[in-house]
Amino acid sequence: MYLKEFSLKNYRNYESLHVQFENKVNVIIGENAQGKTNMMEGIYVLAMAKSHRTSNDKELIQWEKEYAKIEGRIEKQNRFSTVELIISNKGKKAKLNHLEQKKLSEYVGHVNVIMFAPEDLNLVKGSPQIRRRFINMEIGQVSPVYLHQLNKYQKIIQQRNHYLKLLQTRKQTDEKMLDVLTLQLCETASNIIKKRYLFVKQLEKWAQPIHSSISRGMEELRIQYKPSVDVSEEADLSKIVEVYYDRFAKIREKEIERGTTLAGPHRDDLIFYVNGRDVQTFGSQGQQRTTALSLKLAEIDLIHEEIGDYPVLLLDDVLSELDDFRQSHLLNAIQGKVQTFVTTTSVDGIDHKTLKEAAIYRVSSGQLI
Ligand SMILES: Nc1ncnc2c1ncn2[C@@H]1O[C@H](COP(=O)(O)OP(=O)(O)OP(=O)(O)O)[C@@H](O)[C@H]1O
Repeated sequence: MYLKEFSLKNYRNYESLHVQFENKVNVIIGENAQGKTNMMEGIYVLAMAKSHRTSNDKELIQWEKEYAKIEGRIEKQNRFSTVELIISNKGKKAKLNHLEQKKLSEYVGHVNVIMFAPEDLNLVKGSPQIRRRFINMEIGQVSPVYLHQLNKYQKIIQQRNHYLKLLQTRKQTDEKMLDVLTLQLCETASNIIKKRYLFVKQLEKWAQPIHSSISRGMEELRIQYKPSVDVSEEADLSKIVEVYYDRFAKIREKEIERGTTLAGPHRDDLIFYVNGRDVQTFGSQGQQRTTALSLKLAEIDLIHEEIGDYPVLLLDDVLSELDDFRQSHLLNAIQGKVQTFVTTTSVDGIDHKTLKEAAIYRVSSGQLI
C-alpha cells in the first residue's frame, strides 16, 4: 500500500501542504518544533481517524481556524482511491472516494499504518493502558466489527458508571437498570475478549521469530493475554458471558460503593515473557526494546496476512533511539516492501543504504521542501 499524495489544510502548524511521494523510503528532516511529528500524526489520523498522541481532536485544528482537512491518494494493489477527513468543532467527517461514510468504523482500515515512535518503547514497561491502546488500534485496523463492538462497549460503560454513581449517592435505589446494563456489558465484552485472544495468538506467532533473530537466537518471546476475569482461551461466547455475569454478581456491592465498573476489557493487560520471565519486571532495557521492536515488526506481517498488503510505516524520531544492530534489523525487515516515512533532526544516525534509496524532504515552520 502506498500513500501517493498527501495534503493538509489548517492542520496543527501546516496552513497548507500538498506533497507527492514517489519513493518507498521518505526521510523528513527538520529542527525541533518545525512540524515533523505533526506530519506523521497527520498521516496516522488520515488512516485511523484519531491521533496517537491526543484524544482531543480540537488540538489538531490550527489555532484560530474553524476546521482541519487531511486528504490522501492511496495505491493499493494497483488500484487508486482517495480518502479525506475533516475535523471541526462539530466532529469528524470522513470520505472515501468522495463519498461520505456514515460510520467512522467503516472508514478506518481503508488506509493501514503502523506508527513507531519513542513512546512505543514504553509498550512493555509502561501502564496497561498503553498496551490496551495498542491492542485496540491494531485490531481496529483490520476489523471494523471490533471497532464497532469497542464503541458500543465504551457507551455501555459510560451509562453503567453513571448509574452506579446514582446508586452510590442514593439518588437512585432501584437496581433493575443495573442488571440490564450489566448483561449488555457482558455480551459486548465477550466479543471483545474473543477477538483479543485471537489477535494475541497471531501477534505471538509473528513476533517470536523476529525476537529470536534480533536476540541472535538467545531469547524466546511469549505473549500472554490477561483478561480482567478468569476465562480461558477456549471458552465460547456464552461461557464468557456467564463468567462475567458471575463476577459482576460478586462485586456488585463494591461497584456501588465505588460508583464505577471494576471488571471488563477496559482493565485487561498483556504480559511479555522472555525466556520464561516477565520482561516488564525482570527484563533489561535492551530486552524491553527488543520486545517492543519485535511487536511493531510483527504487526507489519500480521496486517499483511490479514489484508494481503503491507501497511505504511511511520518511524517518528525512533531510529536514533535504536542501536545500530536493532536499526539495521528494522531496516532490513522492511526493505523494498513497505512504504516508510522516517523523521529525524539529522541524517547522521541513519544508515547509508537507506539514505541512498530515500527521497529527502526538509521541513521548516510547517513547510516542506
Ligand atoms: N493546533 C496547532 N496549531 C498551530 N500550531 C500548532 C498546533 N499544535 C502544535 N503546533 C505547533 O507545532 C509545532 C510542533 O511541531 P512537531 O511536534 O511536529 O515538532 P517536530 O518537528 O516533530 O519537533 P521535535 O523534533 O521537537 O519533536 C510547535 O511549534 C507547536 O507550537
